[in-house]
Amino acid sequence: MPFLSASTTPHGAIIGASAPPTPGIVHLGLGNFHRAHCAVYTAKALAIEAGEWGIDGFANTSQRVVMPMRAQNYRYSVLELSDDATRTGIVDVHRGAAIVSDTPEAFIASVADPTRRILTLTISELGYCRSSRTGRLDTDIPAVRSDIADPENPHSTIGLIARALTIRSLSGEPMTILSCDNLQSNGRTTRQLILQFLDASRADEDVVNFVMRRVAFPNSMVDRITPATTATTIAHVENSLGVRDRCPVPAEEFSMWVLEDKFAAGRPAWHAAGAIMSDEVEAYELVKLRLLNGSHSLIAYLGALDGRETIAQAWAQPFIRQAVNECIERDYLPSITLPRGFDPKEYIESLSERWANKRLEHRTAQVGSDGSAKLLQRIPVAAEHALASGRVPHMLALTVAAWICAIAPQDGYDPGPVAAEIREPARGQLTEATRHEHSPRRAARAIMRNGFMPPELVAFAEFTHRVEELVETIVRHGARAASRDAVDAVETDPCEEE
Ligand SMILES: NC(=O)c1ccc[n+]([C@@H]2O[C@H](COP(=O)([O-])OP(=O)(O)OC[C@H]3O[C@@H](n4cnc5c(N)ncnc54)[C@H](O)[C@@H]3O)[C@@H](O)[C@H]2O)c1
Ligand SMILES: O=P(O)(O)OC[C@@H](O)[C@@H](O)[C@H](O)[C@H](O)CO
Repeated sequence: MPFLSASTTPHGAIIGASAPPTPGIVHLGLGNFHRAHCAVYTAKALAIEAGEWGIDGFANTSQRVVMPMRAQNYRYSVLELSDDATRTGIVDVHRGAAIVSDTPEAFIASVADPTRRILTLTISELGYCRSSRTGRLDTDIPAVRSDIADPENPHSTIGLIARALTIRSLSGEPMTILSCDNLQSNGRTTRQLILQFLDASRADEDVVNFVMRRVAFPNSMVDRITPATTATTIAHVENSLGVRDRCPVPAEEFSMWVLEDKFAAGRPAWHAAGAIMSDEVEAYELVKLRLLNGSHSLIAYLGALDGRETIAQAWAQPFIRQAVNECIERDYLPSITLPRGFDPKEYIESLSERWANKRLEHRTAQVGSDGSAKLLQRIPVAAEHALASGRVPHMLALTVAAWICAIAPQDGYDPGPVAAEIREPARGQLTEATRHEHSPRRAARAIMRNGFMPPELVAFAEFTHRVEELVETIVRHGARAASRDAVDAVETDPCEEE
């Protein structure tokens, strides 16, 4: 079987159009999501309107995608998996692939190059170096601290971008930084973090003015379930295209992108490729971050504690469906102002179908990873909204309790092999915070009070108390019992009966 390359690409398999040699876009975070989402929209846009919109791709530290992409002239396939069909197409829009930790100067030079006009980011919630306590740049992170002291030799993502913008400010060429991560107000947040870094590192006033006036940070809501690549993905591509792709991407059929049309130096015709340009992006973000991502976390942690390896297997459990439906109905929906003309019923029905997609094999351990950073985007504001109106958000408390039990189990409780697979950089800190606590309740309280949740939420004692109770129920009687307890409490909530 030949490997995928420029000469072995099967006829007619390219999605949209191939990009020209000049990359007008730099991308940081060359993982699966970018390759199934922004890159596909770019390829389709280029087929409708030509432009200098190739992508110069950078991974943070890993060779996993960079090396195979180089070997394949930056081509790769996207395998679209729905319950009744499989479609495979090849994306050919990247014009470079490198690893930032190997050559930070190449990333800095690329962003500073005046011919680059957009920097797109999929660096995960952790990449933004944002404190869960303050919501500001986290100066306790060693890389951030050392970058502030020595901004010319950066290592953190924000430090690297700030350095590149400092050099770019000499030419004064405008550019757009477009966050495509699951972060509330992702554009505005990125701008604030970069400005906070420039302030902390005593950057020149000209640089600050350049970033404030000539760099645009549109918000964007991104949506396409894109799991990790497996041996099955590679085998599917071989069967359908007759070539061996070293780095294919599996994804669902559904894809959505809502952006603010505030670009400082042009953009590809993404609107013609299906992206929605809107002045209500933050409302779309809220819908997506809470109804989809917040529920996804609940499915992942309950599923993992129940021994379910994939989201589809977890979603097949009636107790999980019931918990998630209550969570959406009682805790998330009341906290959201919906975009104009948005039909929540239709959206919720489509979520159910998407989570039921067995062929995606989206792992609960993947969705549950980095919960210490992700839950902050999904839980506190919605929970505070309920608490401020006198109601305990039982299902949000259940989400936090299930996360605690999966990541920092107490009192001899074994959360099982699926939970053990969940990657959580704060695992050590969580365990340390609970080391001297000898009951599940006290351990849960220690976690709530040790900076893992914002102080505004912890100030609501009834929320912490509810998390403690549900942690104890999980430890003593299991995730199903805790879920039943939370659902029963919602159903007998006096506020709900008024
Ligand atoms: N996978 C999805 O279904 C999906 C959907 C919507 C949005 N997203 C967003 O995309 C992000 C990446 O998802 P993925 O599926 O591509 O994951 P992935 O594991 O395939 O890739 C993660 C990427 O993040 C980068 N990264 C991680 N930590 C970083 C850091 N500290 N600094 C800079 N870069 C860093 C890595 O280089 C890698 O390219 C998610 O965290 C989320 O915000 C993903
Ligand atoms: O990508 P994360 O890590 O922020 O969250 C995990 C999933 O909820 C997420 O990837 C969804 O699949 C995605 O956001 C759907 O668009």
